[in-house]
Order: sequence, then C-alpha cells, then structure tokens
Amino acid sequence: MEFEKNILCIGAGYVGGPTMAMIARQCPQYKVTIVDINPERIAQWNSNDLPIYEPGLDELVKATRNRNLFFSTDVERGIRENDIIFVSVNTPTKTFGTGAGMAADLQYWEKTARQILQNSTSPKIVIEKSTLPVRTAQAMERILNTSRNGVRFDVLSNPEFLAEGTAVNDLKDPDRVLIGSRETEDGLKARDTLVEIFANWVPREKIITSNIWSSELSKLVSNAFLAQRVSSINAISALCEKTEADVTEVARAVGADSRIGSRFLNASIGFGGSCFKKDILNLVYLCRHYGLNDVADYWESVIKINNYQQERFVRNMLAAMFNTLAGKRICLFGFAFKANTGDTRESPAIYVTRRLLEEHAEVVITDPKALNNARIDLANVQGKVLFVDDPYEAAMGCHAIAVMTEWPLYADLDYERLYRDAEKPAFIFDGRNILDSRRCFEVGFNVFPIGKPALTHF
Ligand SMILES: NC(=O)C1=CN([C@@H]2O[C@H](COP(=O)(O)OP(=O)(O)OC[C@H]3O[C@@H](n4cnc5c(N)ncnc54)[C@H](O)[C@@H]3O)[C@@H](O)[C@H]2O)C=CC1
Ligand SMILES: O=C(O)[C@H]1O[C@H](OP(=O)(O)OP(=O)(O)OC[C@H]2O[C@@H](n3ccc(=O)[nH]c3=O)[C@H](O)[C@@H]2O)[C@H](O)[C@@H](O)[C@@H]1O
Repeated sequence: MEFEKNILCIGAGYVGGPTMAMIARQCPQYKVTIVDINPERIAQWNSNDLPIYEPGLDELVKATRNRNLFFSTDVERGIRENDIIFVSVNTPTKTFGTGAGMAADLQYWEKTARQILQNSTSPKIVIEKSTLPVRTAQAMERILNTSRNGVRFDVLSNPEFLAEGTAVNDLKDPDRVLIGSRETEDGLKARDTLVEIFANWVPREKIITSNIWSSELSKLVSNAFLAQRVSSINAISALCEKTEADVTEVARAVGADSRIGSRFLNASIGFGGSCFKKDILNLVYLCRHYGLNDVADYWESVIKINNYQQERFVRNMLAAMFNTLAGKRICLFGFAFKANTGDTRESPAIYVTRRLLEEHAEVVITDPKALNNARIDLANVQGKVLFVDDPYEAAMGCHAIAVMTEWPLYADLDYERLYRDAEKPAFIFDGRNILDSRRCFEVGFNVFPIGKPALTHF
C-alpha cells in the first residue's frame, strides 16, 4: 500500500511510543515507524506487554501496530526511508564534566543528528521532540549542514506537553501543539508540513506556531511554571502545619480566582518525574550561562523547596514516631512518581526510602504498577526493603503507613482492617492528602496529612 507520508521517530520511550501511536491512529494515510537502539524495548513494543504502562495505550497500539505503525531497531534504514523524522531520545541531566548536575546531556541527541546526516540521501525535515536547551536547533543545523552531498535539512521544534498517566487523552485532545521554525521560506514550508499532520485531528486554533527559539524555550518554561505551582503550594503547606490552616482549603480559596486557576495546587511530598527537575536545572544553567544569576536563583528555589518538602516529610515522621525509626517497619503505599503510571524516575518515594533506611527503618513497598521499577531503583541500597503486591499484606505488622502515590485504590482500602493488623500506636503519613483522615483517626490511627492539622490520640 502506498502511504501519503512516511514518518519516522527515533526513540521509543514514554514520548516517542504514545505520540507516534496517536499520529498513526489519527492518520491512517501515513506510515509511522519508531526506531530505537534498545532491542529489548522494541521487542516489548512489538509484544502484548508494552514497555510502559499508560491508560488507553494498549488499545491504541493494538489498533495501529503492523497496520501503519511499526517498531524496529533498524535506525539507519528508518532514516533512509523516511523524510519526516521526529527525534525523541532522552536528554537527561549531565552527570559528568562541565555542567554536571545541571546542564542537559546532549550526547544521545548529537549521535542521532550525526546518524541522520550519514544516512540521508534525500531532503529531510528533522523535528526536535525531545526537550532541549534553547538554541539546540542551531547546533543541530550546524551538524546537519556539514554535509557535502547537498542534502537539505530543515529543523523544527515541536516539544511535547503530554503528562504521564493521561498521555493518550493529552495527545488526542491537547491544550495546544507548538511548532517552532526558522522564518525563512524553507523553514515555513517545513512548518506547514508538520501543521498539516496535526491538523488531521487537532483544531487549527490550537496549533501554535512561533520562531524556533521561542518554541524550545516555551517547553522549559511550561515545566518550570507547573513545578513552581507545586513548590508554591508545598511551601504554604509548611506554614499551614504551623498555623492550623488547612492547605486544601487555602488552595481552593486561592484557586477560585480565575486569574490563578485551581489546577496543580495539590500539596504533596513533592514533585517527581523525569522532567521537572531536569528541565528546571537546564533553565537555571542557561540563565547562569547568560550571566542572569538572579533569574537562575529564582528558578532554582523551585527545586530547593521540592527537596525541602521531601526532607520535611521524613523529619515529620521521625518527630511523630518518638524521634526514632530504628527497627520500625514502614509501609509505603505507592512508589510511582504519580498515579496511573509505573514510572518511578525521580519519584519522591526513592528519596523517602533512602532516608528511612538511613534511620535504620525497614521499608515495605507496595504499588500496583511500579514494583519492577522500584526494585531496579533500590537495587543498591543498604538495609531491609521488601516489595509486596497486596497492600494489606504489605502493611501487616507495620508501625506506619506512608502514602507516596495518589493511586485511588489506597483511599478505598479497609482502614479498620489495616489498623487491626498494625503495630500500635499506629501512624499514617498521607503524603498526597487522599485519605479520609477523620475516618482513619476514628479507627485508631494517628494521622499526619500534608499541610493540615494532625489528628492524634495522644
Ligand atoms: N516522559 C515524559 O512524560 C515527557 C518527556 N519529554 C521529553 O522527551 C524526551 C524523551 O523522553 P522519554 O520518552 O521519557 O525518554 P525515554 O528514556 O523513555 O526514551 C528515550 C528512548 O530513546 C532511545 N535512544 C537514545 N539514543 C538513541 C539513538 N541514538 N538512536 C535511537 N534511539 C535512541 C533510548 O533507548 C530510549 O528508549 C526527553 O527529552 C524528555 O525530556 C517531554 C514531554 C513528556
Ligand atoms: O515534560 C514532561 O515530562 C511533562 O512533565 C509534566 O508531566 P508529568 O511529569 O508526567 O506529570 P505531572 O502531572 O505534571 O506531575 C508531575 C509531578 O508533580 C506532582 N504534582 C502535580 C500536581 C499537583 O498539584 N501536585 C503535585 O505534587 C505529581 O504528583 C508528580 O510527581 C507536565 O505536566 C507535562 O506537561 C510535561 O510534558
């Protein structure tokens, strides 16, 4: 069958997989191929056990795979056979050399650029899907345009705004699609090709076009603003705990102002996920690079508050449990960085587990989707950690339960039963404010939510 367009995506991760599956679903007239250097990942995408858990993704992939969606490890062939290439490789924080711990590590990105250059014999549109420092497109263009064979490359920026756990809906009905291009005739032509792809299902007014640097920067700024909201409400949660104000009530009152808005104001143990911290660090690094130290300090404080909130959670546990956790068994309800995903990257639960082990507590972890990743994250820790599927079994004989992830199932458990099976006095630390505190208190627990008065029996 002859397809209208042939689209390639390099990088079959949390972004590449779902994003391309959505394009394939919405545009049966296009052929979409996803390639990755990781053969195991590609095998999983081609199996009934996808490498990531995302509600609605199984159905999406089943409906398109081997029809107009293909997964392969043959990166070079993919480049040769496609003229529209999304690049969605990982761009983690650099762990070595200059900028270690701050700047984006662009090695995977650059390898891809060189591979595209080496394998191209016809003009290509190369689309930055990964989140990148502003002005990366320039570096990309410089690498690609070293070619002596006269192949033309147009680089576009099309950052992804999906959130894990809601990726399928976010892709189907996005708030906006952002496409940045050079404002040259060729740049605008390439931009229009990409607009045409999204216009198959996204209303035109939601497809925003801009210059390429604005597009790159907007992605970092979007994540920085979102994370800033979480840090803002978390900072206020600390003040609530000192003053008997209730952070949920404060968030509701503040968020009712339409200029502020009510979403993303849930106080928590802090934000996790692979991107917020990395993207803010990247922004901070860029600001310092341009000598904007005050601006850098401002954004860095979002991360400082996030670290503070995680540490505060552990210190509150310690203080409530008579200043010692040694030999105590603590059950963590949830390990994923948020509900509806098995992803544990930068999950606050990792930090909390490490700190509890430092205090010589034993940690029992339960999570409906993230136990495999949790095992990998904690493979090298010193101390006793158990992984248990069933939450009742996990909590049996524990001195405390700490809610790490807002999986709805934890709100629906039988807390009378959990109390019966707990060591007494029994504690709950609700790091997500999802439990009915009063009910838990009434069955016997001492309850410590975030940013609300504790309910204790002593
Ligand atoms: N995870 C998320 O929810 C979001 C992530 N992003 C951004 O999207 C980018 C990708 O993120 P994820 O999908 O989460 O990462 P990921 O780590 O899940 O996937 C990246 C994939 O790229 C592959 N890869 C690396 N180098 C390669 C190469 N040279 N050739 C072929 N494949 C290669 C890796 O094997 C991996 O499977 C990052 O820049 C991230 O900041 C943006 C929005 C949302
Ligand atoms: O670039 C990315 O990777 C993505 O990062 C976030 O998506 P994600 O990290 O998947 O999930 P979020 O829903 O944003 O949650 C991030 C963290 O903040 C926490 N959070 C969120 C909201 C809130 O009110 N309180 C709160 O603690 C969550 O529990 C989670 O740990 C953004 O929401 C996406 O738009 C973006 O594309």
